[in-house]
Formats: sequence, C-alpha cells, structure tokens
Amino acid sequence: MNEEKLWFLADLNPKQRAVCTSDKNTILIACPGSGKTRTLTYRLAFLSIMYTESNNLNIAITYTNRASEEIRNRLLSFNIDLTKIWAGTIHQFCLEFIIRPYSMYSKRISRGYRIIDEFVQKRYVREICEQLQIRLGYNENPFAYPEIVKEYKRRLKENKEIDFDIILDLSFELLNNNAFIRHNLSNILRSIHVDEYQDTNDLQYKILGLIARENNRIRYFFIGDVNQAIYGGIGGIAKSKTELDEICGANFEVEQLDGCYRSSQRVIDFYSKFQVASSVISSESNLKDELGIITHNKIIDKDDIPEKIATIVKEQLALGVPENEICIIAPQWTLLYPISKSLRELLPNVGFDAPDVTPIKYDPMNVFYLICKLKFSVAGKNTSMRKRTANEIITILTEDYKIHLPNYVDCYFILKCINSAEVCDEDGIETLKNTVDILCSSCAIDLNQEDYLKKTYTDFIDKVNQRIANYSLSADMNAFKRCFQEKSGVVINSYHGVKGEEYTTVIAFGLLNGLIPNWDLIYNKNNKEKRITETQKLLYVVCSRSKKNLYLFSEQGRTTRKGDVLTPTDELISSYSMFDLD
Ligand SMILES: Nc1ncnc2c1ncn2[C@@H]1O[C@H](COP(=O)(O)OP(=O)(O)OP(=O)(O)O)[C@@H](O)[C@H]1O
Repeated sequence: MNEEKLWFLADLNPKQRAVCTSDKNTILIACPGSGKTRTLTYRLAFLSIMYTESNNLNIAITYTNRASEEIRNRLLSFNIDLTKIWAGTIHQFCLEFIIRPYSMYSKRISRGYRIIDEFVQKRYVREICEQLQIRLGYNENPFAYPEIVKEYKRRLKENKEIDFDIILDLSFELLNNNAFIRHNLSNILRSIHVDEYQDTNDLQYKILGLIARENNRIRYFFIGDVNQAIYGGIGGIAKSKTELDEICGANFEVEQLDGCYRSSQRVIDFYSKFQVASSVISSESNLKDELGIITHNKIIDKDDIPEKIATIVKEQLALGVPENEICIIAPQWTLLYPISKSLRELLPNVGFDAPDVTPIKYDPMNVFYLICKLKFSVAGKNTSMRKRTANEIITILTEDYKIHLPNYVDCYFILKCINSAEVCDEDGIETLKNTVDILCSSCAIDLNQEDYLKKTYTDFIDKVNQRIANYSLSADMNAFKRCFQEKSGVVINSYHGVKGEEYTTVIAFGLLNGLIPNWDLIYNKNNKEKRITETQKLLYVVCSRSKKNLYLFSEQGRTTRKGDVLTPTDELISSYSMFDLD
C-alpha cells in the first residue's frame, strides 16, 4: 500500500536505492555529485512513509542551516509530513533535545541561561585582554592563551551564559551523567543521519555515541567525503569504520556510490588533481561530454576583477545560463562585500543572492533577532514560517530564560502583538523598541526584573547601532526590512559557504597564498604536508561545485598589511601542469 507513496525511489540508481532503504548502520562515502544528499533526503522520506504508525523521529544533522532548510523544502515538495523528521545543526539538536528539556539537571543552567553570540564574545575578549594586559597580534587567536580562556569561562559561568562550545560540553555532561536522559532521548529516535560527517569533531561523536550505545535500535547513517574535509583546523575528522563501531557500540557497513551526476568529465578531471585520497570518478551527468571553459587568470589586477566578473556573468546570461546557476566565490567576507556592491552597480538589472551589510546580522538563536524577523518581514506571507518563529520565541523565553508566560500566550497571540506594534518609517530601532514594549507588556514580562533577557536586549540594540555606525548604513525601516527579504539571482558566497551546492558556472577569485592557504597554514613550517592537503581540499570543494564552467582568478595587487605581495596559490599552479587549461 505504500508503494505508490514511494514513487520517488525511482529517481535513485540501484545502489542509491539499496542504501536508501537499508536497515543497517551505514557509513556512506562518495565523491562530489554522487547523490549523497539526494540519498539522505529520500531516506528521510522513505522512513517517514514506512513507519507511519510510530512517533519516533528521524534526525538529519547538517553542517549549516542552509542545508537543513534545503532538505526540509525538498521533503515538502514531495508532500512528506515533517512531523517525524527533524533537520538542523548539531548545536540546534543539542539545544532542542538535551539542553532545553533537561536544563534542570545541570546546576549551571537550571535557573536559566542566555546564549551569547560572536559580538558579545568579542567584547569579552577585548575586556579580558585589557584586564590581563595582553596585546593580541593581527588575526591572532585569543583562545590560544590559557589565561584568556580561563577568565572567559569564569565570566560566562558567573553570568549564566553559554556559547556554542559550551552547548556541546553541557550536552555531553548531561548525557554522560544521567542514564535516564540517555534512555528518554534514545527512545524517541528512530534514526540519526549525519551529513558531511567528515566535519564532525570528537566531542560531537561522543555525544552521538552516548545516544547510540543506549539504544541499539536507532539506525545511524554517516555520510561524507574525506576529500572534502575542510574543517580539520577546528577538529573535524572522518572516523573510520572501526572507530565508529567503537564509538556507537554498533557494526557499521561501509558503502560507496559510484559516478558523479553533477559535472562534465572535463571538470571532474580537473578537480580530481586535488584529491588527497585518490579515486577515479566518471561523469554520469547529461553534461558529461561538454568541454565548457576551465581557465585560470594570474595576470589580472585586483581592481579589474569586478568588471571582468561582470563581463563573464553577462556572457553566461546571454548564453541562457539562469542567474541562480552562476556562483561567485571568494575566501573572505572582506572580499565578498565589496564585490557584491560593485556587481550590483555594474549589473543593475541582474538579481543577486549576495551577502549584504545590513543592520541586523543572522542570529536565529537570539529571541530579538526572531522578533525582528517577524516585525520586518511581510505579515500575511509564509504563515507556517511565522507560526514556527513565534513558537520559537515562546520556547526561548520559557525554556532558556525561564520566564513564566501567562496561559493565553500562544503563537497567534505573539504574532498579533508584533503586528500591532507602531511602525516608525524613519527609524528601524524605534520600531523594534515599540515591538518589544508591546510584546513585554502584553505577555506580562517586566524587563527590569529579567536580567538576562534585558542584557540580551541591550546587546542586540548595541550590535545593531554599531553595525549602522561602522558601515555607514541607513537606519530606516527599509534598511531593516532588507535584512529579511528573500534573495534570488547570481549567488555570491564564501569558499566554505558553497559546500554541498552546485552551479553551471563557478567563478572563484582570491586564489592567493595567504588567503588560500591562510597564513596560519603558511607560517606553520613544521607542517608542510598539512598546508598542502588543507589547500587541496578547499580547491577540491570549490572546483567540484561546477557542472561545466570554471573561471579561477589569482589576481595581482593584493598585499599583506605590511605591503608584501600575495602570490598565486602554489597548490593550484602545481596541479595543472598536466592539465590543458583554456
Ligand atoms: N540517480 C540520480 N539520477 C539523476 N540525478 C542524480 C542522481 N543522484 C543524484 N543526482 C543529482 O546529482 C546532483 C548531485 O547530487 P547531490 O547533491 O546529492 O550529491 P552529493 O554527493 O551530496 O554532492 P556533494 O558531495 O558535492 O555535496 C544533484 O543535482 C542531484 O539531483
């Protein structure tokens, strides 16, 4: 009877279908474009259809919010009921399934806590450096100083604050110290899928292992590609079968997918030169025999980059390539913001899905960010997102800040309050303040009695003001609305941000020693091997996003702060001696 509902399995090749419907703990390792994400997404759909009677959840842990959003959208397009599927990052998983429901069992957070963001973290580091009289060098990592770490941790503890690392530490502690939490949690799960598992760190594996060992009926699915392990610097590691067997107390099958459905053979042959674990990849794409364009320009001046890229974009559009099939990539946000601005000026009729410097920064775990999202996006559109966001606001207030809300407060009430707040066209901050005032008074929240919430509010307003001042931004309602407008068009993103994505034409610039690889890897002369492999993996990720065309730039004229000239990335130059570039 389910067969009709499983129509989508026909879109998989036999190997993908076997993996998708398998009931074994599986490690799926395969090359870019081989359909790992497709197999994972279809597996979630398969499980939710096969086990309609059960309430147990199927979990997908992704590296980014963008990836989990894409999985959810794909499933919705199949009309899959999402109630038994959960997709999000490991931090969201820990927060939702461990920290929030069990915070009363941790002395540190039992009376409430607030999650701090990068803005507050940077402020603390600045204050601590002043206090300890430490002068940090340019780009130096403050957390390499044990005395800074000690004082930072002390402050957070004293203020009942947690950061992203502490979310993981506390989750591990709660699970490790409390058998009943492991028991309760593992009994509501059917399966856990970890996408891009090569980027998982030791503590994250341990958390997953504690859950797995408690209940061997949960099926685990680790999906990844060792050649794309670009987070080694922050502890990401692809564990072997033996290690995963040990961590999860289970027996894993190792499976592989063959062929690449994304890229032409020419693109594959080019990026294969950056493999650290070699394998032969053959194209299964309908673009298989396309030659496309693969080029590396080392003579262009940095000031000519915007015009040159604008010309390529125009040519591609004229050839019929859709806007969202073109992607421009750079290694740093400091390069991405100016190129976005220049391209918008040079190509006023082209749409861009590009990073903008806006008054409000993306921060979905901050309750005031969520209030802004509802106030500054269009009411009446995307009702399910609005209801979800309003519910999330209630959850954060009650479970993180431990605020007792009156019984009448539900998502509709929150939406009504936010919609009714007075708008001040010239001043987004004033509008936000009106919204927070009405929300607090209607929900019986006295901000003066709620220290943590008030601190988060003050920090949020400070951060917005600082961004407006630092980047000379407009502060009117339109500027605030732009933060939440959906963008579409030519994609502009970072080298790390494009992981998992695919485009007909990829244009990458900033391929320079000092950026790719970064200075940390260059200075570390003892570890030449690491420098080479880390750089190769980044180049592999970037180039394997392309279906057909690849324009690479190592522009001239970029220098260090001292004025030393940045030269083209060595690993890129050495790789194409055997390859005929255009
Ligand atoms: N069996 C198939 N038939 C046709 N197209 C497929 C098949 N499997 C995957 N694809 C298509 O190939 C492309 C790449 O798939 P997917 O993104 O799942 O690969 P991936 O292995 O996750 O890649 P990456 O490692 O780069 O993230 C997508 O456009 C997908 O729809």
